[in-house]
Amino acid sequence: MRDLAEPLAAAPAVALAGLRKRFAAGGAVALDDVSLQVGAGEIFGIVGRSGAGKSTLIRCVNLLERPDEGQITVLGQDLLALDESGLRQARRGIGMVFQHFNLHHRRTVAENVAFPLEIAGLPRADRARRVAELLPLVGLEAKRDAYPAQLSGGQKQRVGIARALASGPRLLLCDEATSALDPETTAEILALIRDLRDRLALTVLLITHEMGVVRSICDRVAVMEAGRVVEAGRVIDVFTMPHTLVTRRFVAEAVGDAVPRAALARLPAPAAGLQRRVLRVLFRGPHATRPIIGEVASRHGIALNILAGRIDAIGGEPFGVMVLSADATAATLEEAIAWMRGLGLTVEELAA
Ligand SMILES: Nc1ncnc2c1ncn2[C@@H]1O[C@H](COP(=O)(O)OP(=O)(O)OP(=O)(O)O)[C@@H](O)[C@H]1O
Repeated sequence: MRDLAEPLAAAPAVALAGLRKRFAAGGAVALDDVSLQVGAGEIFGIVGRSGAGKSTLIRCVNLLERPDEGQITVLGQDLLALDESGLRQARRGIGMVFQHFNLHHRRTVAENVAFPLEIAGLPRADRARRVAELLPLVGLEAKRDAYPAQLSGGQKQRVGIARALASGPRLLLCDEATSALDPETTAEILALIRDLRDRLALTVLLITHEMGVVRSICDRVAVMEAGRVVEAGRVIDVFTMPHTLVTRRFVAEAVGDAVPRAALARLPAPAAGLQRRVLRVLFRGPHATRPIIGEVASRHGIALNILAGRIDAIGGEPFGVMVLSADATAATLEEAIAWMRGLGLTVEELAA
């Protein structure tokens, strides 16, 4: 598997080793030997379908869930070795943001944000001072006395984020933090999380079932299936060279896997004896600007048409998706596909 052993740029903020968890004897295995490391300052995504084990995994990172086996080191501390008071202390270094915000409906924004500080026994004046620092960070100064019912979903999540930051954590866990939000609000909340990571030097570990979330803010990603990490690496690598079927499906969802039927219908039929295939090509870096299409056409004598294309960037690196129709003999098509794969491009055939 790709790079779980790749050295981190920074000391790990989270190191998980050999985590196993089964909820009931004979029941499904929620975590099956999961090991991963999250570098300090990284935004690390865990993506997987429902039931893959993401929630169980993230809940192990603050011991809301205890694994049956394995080691959990967070910010240098072995969490499983701590007693109750040590764990309470360690948890102050770990904030958590939830999908459904989990706000107290009878408390104002300021009271919700202050809640963990109240539990921790901080005096009222100190709580007020801290809330006054936190609300501007999430852009909610004007809403300090509002109740959750008076807020939009995005504003509620801002309250959830401010509350998660109340104790000054260095690690932020986000459990499907944008899954209840519309796309525009999702983009705003993701931008806020990235901004907070930069300004507060946070490490962020998030779980999501949307590869779009991973693409927009994560530095690295791990893909989970049936309790295991099946693939992990830098987001650009995982997007452009997905190794497993489950990852390919996630990438396809994020980049779009629909065949552009209208564009296809406008093409004349392939010449006699030739096949037509629809290919999706993912490319990056130097390839993004290299005239691959022209090269494939001239080297292999294939009639190529671009049906759709988009160039984007992931972590500042150009990343593109192209959907091509290719007319040639079966043997020529295989050769051309092999040649493009040899260049490091990901080429997949879509059902025409
Ligand atoms: N408290 C629990 N009791 C029994 N089984 C559980 C419990 N929590 C999770 N599971 C099981 O563990 C497996 C992993 O679930 P988990 O919630 O971690 O997955 P997930 O990837 O987060 O899915 P989702 O996105 O639906 O929350 C599933 O088979 C689930 O049914």
